[in-house]
Amino acid sequence: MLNQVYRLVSARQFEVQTVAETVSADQIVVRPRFLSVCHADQRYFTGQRPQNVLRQKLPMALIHEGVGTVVRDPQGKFAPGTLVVMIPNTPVEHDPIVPENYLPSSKFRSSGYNGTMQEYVVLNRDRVLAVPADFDHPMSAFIEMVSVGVQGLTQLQATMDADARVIGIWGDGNLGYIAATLVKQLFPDSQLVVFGRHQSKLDYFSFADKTYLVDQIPADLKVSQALECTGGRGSEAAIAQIIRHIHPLGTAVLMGVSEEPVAIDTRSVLAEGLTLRGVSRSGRADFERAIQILTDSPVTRERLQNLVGLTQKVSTIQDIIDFFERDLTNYWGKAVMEWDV
Ligand SMILES: NC(=O)C1=CN([C@@H]2O[C@H](COP(=O)(O)OP(=O)(O)OC[C@H]3O[C@@H](n4cnc5c(N)ncnc54)[C@H](OP(=O)(O)O)[C@@H]3O)[C@@H](O)[C@H]2O)C=CC1
Ligand SMILES: O=C(CO)[C@H](O)[C@H](O)COP(=O)(O)O
Ligand SMILES: [Zn+2]
Repeated sequence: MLNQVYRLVSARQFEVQTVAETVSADQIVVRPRFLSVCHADQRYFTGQRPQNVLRQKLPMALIHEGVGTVVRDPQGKFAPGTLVVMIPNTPVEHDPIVPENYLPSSKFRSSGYNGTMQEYVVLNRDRVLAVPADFDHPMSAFIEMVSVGVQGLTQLQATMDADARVIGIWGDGNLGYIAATLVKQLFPDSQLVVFGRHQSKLDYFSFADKTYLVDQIPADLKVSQALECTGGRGSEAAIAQIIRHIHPLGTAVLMGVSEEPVAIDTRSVLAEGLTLRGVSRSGRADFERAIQILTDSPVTRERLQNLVGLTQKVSTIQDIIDFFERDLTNYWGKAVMEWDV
């Protein structure tokens, strides 16, 4: 089968590569339909990763969040036209202790391995899951990010002590919003408090019990457990505030990606017996749990539909470039491409 792969070759430059693909009985061919942009993709598009990383990873097709329709299943288990979510993490081994998304040997789409900006994506059979018919399609495009939120809260549940009175989220963007919707589902008896830098973004978190601008947090406010969803340069200040406002023995789940190392006040981490838990990416089990949560909770689906910030049909390389540029200036929500190349 001949396939067209849309690869980023250098900052803001894409090329089309025609490749011959073979499809084994254990694989499925998917035509991408709705693709959503992650911060990680923007760091490659704008050339923000270090030069040695760019040299090593490019050229590469971007995008690891998306849904598409099945074109061919050699085993006939998925009917042609079935909408499926594509799981970007592709493990090559099983470990009895380390989950697939923490195995250094795993391949991750749009991070050194071609993402879904292709005419067809050939995936291993266990890397696709059917999307229920009543799910909104642009919202379904970022189920991957929901699965990362699920992974974060699963790790929090596995690590935290018995105190679930107040869950604090630092970050008023996409990941913070997704984590907040999930906290409402998975910790229904907890108070949800969100900390952000923009009142106009915090206004979207109307379902939270309380929101604070980060320069207006009462000195005596305490959270039981915390999730850091900021990333970039904001991580350092967010982690410092978490350490200041979390109860002794609390767990902070760190999810924001920073290009530069950030300083952490380890003296306070030690003194208060805190746990800092890193969380990255997700695996099939997180996708299954995410789809189950969304299936069971129409209100969570509605809240996540409010996170669709920008949608546009793309048909040409110029459309793709324009779309990535629009996303950079988009204030609220996820940017979702209707993939029509
Ligand atoms: N661990 C993982 O697997 C994943 C990690 N990520 C990472 O998560 C991070 C966030 O992504 P996303 O939500 O899409 O990004 P957004 O830019 O949408 O959200 C981040 C928000 O946090 C705000 N912020 C910055 N500093 C602070 C602070 N100290 N306290 C509170 N809020 C702050 C930002 O404001 P401002 O814009 O003014 O700085 C912005 O509104 C990125 O680094 C991304 O790469 C994303 C997906 C998966
Ligand atoms: O977004 C993510 C998962 O959804 C991860 O943060 C992303 O995969 C990190 O990749 P990279 O190391 O290439 O920046
Ligand atoms: Zn991502």
